[in-house]
Amino acid sequence: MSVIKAAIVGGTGYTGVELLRLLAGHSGVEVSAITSRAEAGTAVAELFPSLRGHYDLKFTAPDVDALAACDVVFFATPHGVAQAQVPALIARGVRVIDLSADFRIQDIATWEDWYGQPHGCPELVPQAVYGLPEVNRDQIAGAQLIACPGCYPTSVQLGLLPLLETGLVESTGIIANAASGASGAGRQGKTDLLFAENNDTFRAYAAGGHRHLPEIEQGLGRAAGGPVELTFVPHLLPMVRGIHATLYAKLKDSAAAASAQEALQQLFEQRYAAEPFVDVMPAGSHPQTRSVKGTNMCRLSVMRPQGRDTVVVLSAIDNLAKGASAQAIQNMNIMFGLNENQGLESPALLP
Ligand SMILES: NC(=O)C1=CN([C@@H]2O[C@H](COP(=O)(O)OP(=O)(O)OC[C@H]3O[C@@H](n4cnc5c(N)ncnc54)[C@H](OP(=O)(O)O)[C@@H]3O)[C@@H](O)[C@H]2O)C=CC1
Ligand SMILES: CC(=O)N[C@@H](CCC(=O)OP(=O)(O)O)C(=O)O
Repeated sequence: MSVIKAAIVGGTGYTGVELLRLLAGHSGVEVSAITSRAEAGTAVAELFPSLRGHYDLKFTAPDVDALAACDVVFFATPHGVAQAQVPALIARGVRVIDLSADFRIQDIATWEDWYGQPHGCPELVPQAVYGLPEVNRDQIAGAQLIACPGCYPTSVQLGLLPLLETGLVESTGIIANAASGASGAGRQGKTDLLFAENNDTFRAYAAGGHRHLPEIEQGLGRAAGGPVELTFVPHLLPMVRGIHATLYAKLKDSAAAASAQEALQQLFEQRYAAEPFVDVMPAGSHPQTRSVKGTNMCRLSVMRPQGRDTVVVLSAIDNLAKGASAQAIQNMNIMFGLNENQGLESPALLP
């Protein structure tokens, strides 16, 4: 296939610059338009010296004709933006990969409730495919509009899918404690993300309700074949990248005898045996965020402490990579019939 022409709307944010970094190493794609209203006219390499020598592009204001000249448009914008701009692109046959939450939740009233605004484009929601390749690979291949999963939802769903798909655990009382680096909040100036506010401290936030809850429950409910009830508490870590989720689910009485540690390990290994970007680590492992930094990998570990009836799953991803931009590229590779791993094979940055 000839080189894919890609555009990025929202190129000055963290997921936008992560798309640029990863696509610089992808021989099948040429980024031909990158937008920013605030930085229109500025060279990409001037704003991001890390990209000097890789891009000879300037930021431009979003323009539907320029975007429609591309094969695929990534939206790396706050929620509400893609809803307004995607319909014109879909009508012109362009493929769209939205990293925001605009098309993730199928129930419009639920979306409006959690996002606190009317949905700008409910008519396209039914055709949007939720871009979690480990669940929806076949639908992604034929999709015109991809709703990339959120960062926390990626880490939580990948950790719990094997347990819910097989009906081993109760579908209520599941707990997800997850902690994210500050890049998860984007590149906008916010007081609580100042170095002096966020360094050398640790705290939960949105414990009373975070907008990723309905997205996670939607995905887990599909896996379980019925409603799933989860308690989700996010935390903010004084680091830049990475999400670590600790997940707790209670074995059903009927499943407890058949779910020894070895059987759980085998279940996870079999579920993800063919998945290039999910690594089930050896029993007893404790995955670290640094082992996935900059990569599309999710590393998982499953255990049954003291042989009791609570299964604990540990899940580590990079919020900007498997949690956003690298997963978006994985989706693009699938949509365009490329090798799914293309541009995503570098190991993590360490230390
Ligand atoms: N950060 C993360 O770890 C993750 C983020 N996401 C989601 O990805 C999206 C982008 O996140 P992130 O990169 O962190 O965000 P940032 O806040 O860092 O960047 C937002 C980008 O969008 C552009 N933008 C803002 N408003 C508009 C608008 N009305 N029209 C066009 N462009 C606009 C901004 O440029 P300008 O204003 O100059 O046009 C900027 O380039 C969000 O929806 C976020 O929730 C998903 C998973 C993980
Ligand atoms: C640390 C931090 O603030 N994280 C963000 C993650 C949100 C995100 O990026 O996800 P969406 O794409 O669903 O908006 C938050 O909790 O709001």
